[in-house]
Amino acid sequence: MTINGMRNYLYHLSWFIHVQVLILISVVIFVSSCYALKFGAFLNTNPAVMLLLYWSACQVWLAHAYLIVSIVKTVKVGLTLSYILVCFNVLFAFATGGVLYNYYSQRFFHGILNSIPVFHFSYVQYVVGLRSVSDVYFGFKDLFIKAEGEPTAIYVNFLYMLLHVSISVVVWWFIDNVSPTSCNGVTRPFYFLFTKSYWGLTPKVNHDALVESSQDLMNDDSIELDVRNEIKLAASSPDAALNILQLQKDYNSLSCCRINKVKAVKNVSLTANLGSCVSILGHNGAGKTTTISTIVGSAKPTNGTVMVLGHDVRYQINSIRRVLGVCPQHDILFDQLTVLEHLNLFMMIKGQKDQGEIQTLLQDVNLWDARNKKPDELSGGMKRRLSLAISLVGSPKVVILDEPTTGLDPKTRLLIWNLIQREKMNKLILLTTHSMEEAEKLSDKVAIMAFGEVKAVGNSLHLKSRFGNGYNIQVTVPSVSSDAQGAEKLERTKEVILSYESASLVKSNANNLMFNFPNNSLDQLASVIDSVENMVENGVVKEWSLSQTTLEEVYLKVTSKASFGFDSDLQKL
Ligand SMILES: Nc1ncnc2c1ncn2[C@@H]1O[C@H](COP(=O)(O)OP(=O)(O)OP(=O)(O)O)[C@@H](O)[C@H]1O
Repeated sequence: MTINGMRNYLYHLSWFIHVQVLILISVVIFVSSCYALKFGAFLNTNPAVMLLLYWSACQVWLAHAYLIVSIVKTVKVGLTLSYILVCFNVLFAFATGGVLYNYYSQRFFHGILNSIPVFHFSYVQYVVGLRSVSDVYFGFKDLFIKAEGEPTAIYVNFLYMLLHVSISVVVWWFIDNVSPTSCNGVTRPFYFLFTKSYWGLTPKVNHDALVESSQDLMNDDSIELDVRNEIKLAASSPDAALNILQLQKDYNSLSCCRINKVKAVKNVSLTANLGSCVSILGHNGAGKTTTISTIVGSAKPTNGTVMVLGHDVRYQINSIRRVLGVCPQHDILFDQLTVLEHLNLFMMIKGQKDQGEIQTLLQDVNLWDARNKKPDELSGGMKRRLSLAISLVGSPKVVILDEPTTGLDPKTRLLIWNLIQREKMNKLILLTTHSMEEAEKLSDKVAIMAFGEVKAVGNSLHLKSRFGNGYNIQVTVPSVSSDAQGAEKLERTKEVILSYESASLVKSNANNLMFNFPNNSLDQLASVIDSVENMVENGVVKEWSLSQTTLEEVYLKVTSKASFGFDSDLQKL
């Protein structure tokens, strides 16, 4: 939600209000029922005291529940532990109130009991009940009067409850900042309070200095020419819809009790304009998701700059999120909301209200008929389509799709491809994918990443001509009754085609032969085709086809070249 534009404080505020309303209703119903059922402990006590007591106890339990949810990884485990905690608190209160009451007056135990969050509810409950059953009315002002035999006035216990809530909130806030699953999407070091960046004091990255230092890379012959040109482009167009210049992202990873720094992304430069689609291809762990994480603000760049429509992700992430739509790699949906409610929610987050747009979007992703279904009633493909629709809500200028069609059937994939092709008219669409077909069909620019670096960049035709092996001619000779005749036709075909100097036989399989002609032999192709056609007329060849190198072949070539020296590439700083 944060990366799709939800402000963090609004998220927590909405939850806080929601939970407080639920608590208030539950406490009023519970306390009223106790009065209605004439429970002894309640009858001689001012209702406001009982309401305050149960409301305060709920705040302590709520703060603990928040704390638990921030520590554990899944909502289910968090909820289960929170319920167990509340049950434990209630049982503790009723089981120990009388026992601990006597110890509380003793100096030694007083401090210890004060530090136990669940004690105060149990103590106040017992004191109030004790007075009530002794026919002594407990009014609101009695909260502030220290009774004989009690160490302090009761309001002190309420203050302790407030203190425990505050401590839990501070611990929760700390964990939320340092945890990898933090709500604000950025994991900070445990000493984050002492870092300049936390207080917004990070010195601004000097774009001019970065451009100057890029000169070395631009002149580095070991880097692919197109990649160097891309660096040049990134250095000269900071106002492009997406401008990544010399991005570097290091992660700390713990292994064998020592911290290693892993360079997930190294010197990545990439630019893209509105009205285009850029694909990032790469093997598992190539750095695609990390690159995207820095663009959406869920990972901070270690070095380099990332600008979206002229805004720097380091300092203007909120402005960026207003123009950004994100479809994450894994669907993040709310169990309680229907398809339609999801889109309404994200429409509100984007500050828009156009119901017509929601209907069009749901029709575009073929989910209109399922608009009233909740996520657990949707198939994997339907969830993926819903995530895609969410990323397009509010017509964001820049849309980031992390493997949008993974797990979709061919028909649905085609539907999504058509949608992306329509949407890219006035937007920038950046997608990561493992499907070469997808990249080829949708992209105006393809960046191939390997081991954290961009190894090749350009449109697919350019990449094919630069890295491809040229053209393949596949020839099939007719099936004949005698083996000798078949072998003769195969030999004749080989002889004719291999008479061209640049031709090479790449595959021979039963009646099929495949020959390759490199890019620099394009001028011979017309003559080769004439020769093959002649063989068809003479019955030597049955049929033939011509194909260019595929993007997959280019990808394999670029990434296998990059994997040479694999060990050195998995650098530890
Ligand atoms: N939070 C993290 N802590 C430590 N290392 C990480 C973290 N996230 C990613 N990495 C490492 O950074 C590298 C790049 O990972 P990333 O997820 O960006 O790859 P990817 O190209 O998106 O892979 P995939 O196709 O599998 O999604 C990997 O070596 C990964 O182990």
